Amino acid sequence: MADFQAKSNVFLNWFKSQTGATYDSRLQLTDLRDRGAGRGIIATTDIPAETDLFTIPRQSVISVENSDLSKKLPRIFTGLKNLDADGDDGMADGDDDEEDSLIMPDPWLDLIMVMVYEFLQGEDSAWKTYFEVLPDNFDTLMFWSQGELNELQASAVKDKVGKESADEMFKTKVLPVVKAHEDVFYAGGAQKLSDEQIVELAHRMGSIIMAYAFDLENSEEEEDDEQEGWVQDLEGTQAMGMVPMADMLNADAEFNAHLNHGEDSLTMTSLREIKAGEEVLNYYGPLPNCDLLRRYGYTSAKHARYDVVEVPWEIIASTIDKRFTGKKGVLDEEDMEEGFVLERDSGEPDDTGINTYPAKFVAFPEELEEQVCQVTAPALSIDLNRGPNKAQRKQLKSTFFEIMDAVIPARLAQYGTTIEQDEQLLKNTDLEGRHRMAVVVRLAEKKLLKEAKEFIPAQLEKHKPVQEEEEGRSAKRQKR
Ligand SMILES: C[S@@+](CC[C@H](N)C(=O)[O-])C[C@H]1O[C@@H](n2cnc3c(N)ncnc32)[C@H](O)[C@@H]1O
Repeated sequence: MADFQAKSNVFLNWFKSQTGATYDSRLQLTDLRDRGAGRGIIATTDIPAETDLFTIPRQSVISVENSDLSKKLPRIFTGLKNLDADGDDGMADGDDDEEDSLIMPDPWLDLIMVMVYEFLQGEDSAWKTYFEVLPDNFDTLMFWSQGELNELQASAVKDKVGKESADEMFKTKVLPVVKAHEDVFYAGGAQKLSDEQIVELAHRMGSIIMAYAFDLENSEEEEDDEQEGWVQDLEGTQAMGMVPMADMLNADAEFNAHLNHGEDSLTMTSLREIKAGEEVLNYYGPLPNCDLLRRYGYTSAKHARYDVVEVPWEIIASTIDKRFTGKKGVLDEEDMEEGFVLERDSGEPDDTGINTYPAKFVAFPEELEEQVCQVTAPALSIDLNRGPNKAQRKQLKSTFFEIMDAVIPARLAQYGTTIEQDEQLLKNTDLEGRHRMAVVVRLAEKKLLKEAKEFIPAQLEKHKPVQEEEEGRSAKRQKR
């Protein structure tokens, strides 16, 4: 406990000592582990809207541009393939072909390389003190055991952990670079690591980057040109950097601070008044809980509005097969989707970081309906190429909703427990950590499926086939 706060204090002093850094004295970098949130920043007194909370000079950011590694080995970086001032590419003559095979493909790998390098420099790295407050264990899915992953039941996120592909990438892209340049990577006299340790270090740095790094905009104007609204997700195409202090903020779907990218510095600004005792919160984007867990290792009730659930085509196809034994449309393997994502219409947070728009399930994906229609139309003797008439369109629509009405219970049955059982589990305060988060994610998916199912009856009524509509009308006339 004391050690944790001592590390925070040393880091804070280091941060304040950076030339050009500012830090509002009303902020407290504090221990939030009792609420499962590691370090975070709280306001000690009320802070008005549009206050500059802290400023990070661009030269304090860990990036390809700022690290000595890009001067020592410029050719290994995607954006820095041009030679340095004296035409030297940092390689011994004649080994350029070999070096070409070591060029890394994207900004994420570039930053991993820089982080591995800076970490190995130890005391000689300008960011030594910063590394002390970066985590060495994670709750992101990459670090879950198979037993823990099984608690996610039928969630599609289980197949998106990517541990093997990350492992492969580190072995083929990071390890050879470190081994080919031991003189550079261990320049400070660090003890050489085994291959296994290098891959493990790359995993650690990769996980830190996934949860802590920022895309680096060139300036605010450029940022405004390129993106509208609040999307602040790591797209993986832009240069990335580790921004000390900005990454000490936790985040939520409702937030009160935003990082502005200036020419010489980055500034965290309050979006609205932050009351004394309130946490200063950033925004990671409109992420569903499954992705929040996969990338950041936590879940949040406020992100429930962005939850998603995947429905594999397999279940839909077998439901159609049970319903129609005759002729069905055949899908082009190249064009067909293997699965569809259901989500709510959730809007965007307003300029102050608050959600005023109620999140609601309002439609199944159009592509899903199209794919179902392609298969069911021949069975209904409807020729899609000739353009179905109004009655046929209604028939296709009602068939689609009838199919979805049967698909959803089949999808729900793939999870091992019911909504009620999961809700009961969450009431038990002994259910903690990864197990609790897995229940939150699988429950979120089931709730969305339930909401989608409840949406169907009104659609079936709306798209009642013409014949039934007529019968309904004449029954009404007879009553009168
Ligand atoms: C950018 S860091 C924020 C600082 C971090 N708490 C720390 O101690 O270094 C992101 C990580 O913080 C944690 N985090 C962020 N927001 C959170 C929240 N609302 N609740 C719980 N943990 C959160 C997650 O572990 C996430 O991977």
